[in-house]
Amino acid sequence: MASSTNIHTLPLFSFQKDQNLAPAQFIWPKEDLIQAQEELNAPVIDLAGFLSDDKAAIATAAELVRAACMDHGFFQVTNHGVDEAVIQAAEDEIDALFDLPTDEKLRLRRQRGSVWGYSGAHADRFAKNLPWKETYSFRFDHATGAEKKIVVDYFDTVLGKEFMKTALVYQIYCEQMNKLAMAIFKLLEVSLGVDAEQYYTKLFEEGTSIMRCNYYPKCDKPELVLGTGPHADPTSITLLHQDQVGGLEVFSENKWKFVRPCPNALVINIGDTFMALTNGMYKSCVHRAMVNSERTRRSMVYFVCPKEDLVLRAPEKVVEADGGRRKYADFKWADLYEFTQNHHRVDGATLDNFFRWLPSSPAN
Ligand SMILES: C=C1C[C@]23C[C@H]1CC[C@H]2[C@]1(C)CCC[C@@](C)(C(=O)O)[C@H]1[C@@H]3C(=O)O
Ligand SMILES: O=C(O)CCC(=O)C(=O)O
Ligand SMILES: [Fe+2]
Repeated sequence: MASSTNIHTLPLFSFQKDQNLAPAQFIWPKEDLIQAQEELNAPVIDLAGFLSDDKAAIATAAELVRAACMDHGFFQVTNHGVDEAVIQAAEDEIDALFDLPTDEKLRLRRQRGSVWGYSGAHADRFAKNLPWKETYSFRFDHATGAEKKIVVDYFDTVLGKEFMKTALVYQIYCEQMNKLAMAIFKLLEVSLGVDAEQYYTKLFEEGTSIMRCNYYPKCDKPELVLGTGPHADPTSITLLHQDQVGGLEVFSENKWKFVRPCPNALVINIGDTFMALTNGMYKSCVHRAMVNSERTRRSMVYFVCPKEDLVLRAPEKVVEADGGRRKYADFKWADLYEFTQNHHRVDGATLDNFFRWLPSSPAN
């Protein structure tokens, strides 16, 4: 029990004092704190051949992706086309956001019902099992984000001109993430045999992605807290850059397994929306982020979302290949997003709960 632990050694977050958060709110149940003992087999796929349209390389990459997605939904990519200098510059800019004074962070905090802006441990949303992290999220519209310089415009409007360098770095980062995301959809289409009709590309080319910077301060009692609790991403695919500290873990084969940081690799994982779009063939796996007592950990997560008002359903060809029984009702991303922000704390059972809630939602 928290009371028996000397939790007052938990260092206070910069904002914690201002929001008089008791450290006990950060203590997670024992069953969520079981340590990982082995590494996840997340294949590292070299995309060079795929991106240069080499037929043999495309087939090899598609096979590796298919096997990983049918198993635990995680794989890593190298030679992915995102400049390493851009990734490093974006990682270096994270602290510009989290070194802001508390009153400025709270001016930028997310509003109820949306992900956009700053959040400190989600202390405004949840009463317990608070994540040991601060986050900052902003949007990137796939079709217009580049020409409209949407990230530069956002930072200029919300944070001010002194953030122009940060804005330019994340504008370029999001543009390159967007390009990679569309390439990943093509690879997924090949792996599922629906590349001719560009089935998935058409759902996402006018979508919006959530760009999120995660800042995980070090913690004196890392064995008691979680940087991000166990969850499956409700979105479609996630493109993650983690720094070299380590902490990402996936629940696979009934145990926690760590994803070793791999320099020059980005981690890609399947989310709930894409799992439903494959009739459950590709897995959206529960994962979490651990913290440590030595170093702050930083990650950048690009959550890809479809055009919010499109009706989402697995392609007939995939349902047939999966035995012919359609396992998910049709839905729209707008409704699943609304569910995660106003009706359900994202965890390992979001999608099941969503389909139980959907018929009652005013949208239906
Ligand atoms: C639609 C979303 C909800 C979350 C942000 C995006 C995609 C990932 C989700 C999240 C990060 C999963 C872990 C729990 C969560 C509450 C968080 O730690 O931020 C989730 C986000 C959210 O609900 O705001
Ligand atoms: O920071 C990480 O490594 C993972 C974070 C995550 O899973 C998320 O933000 O959805
Ligand atoms: Fe996640």
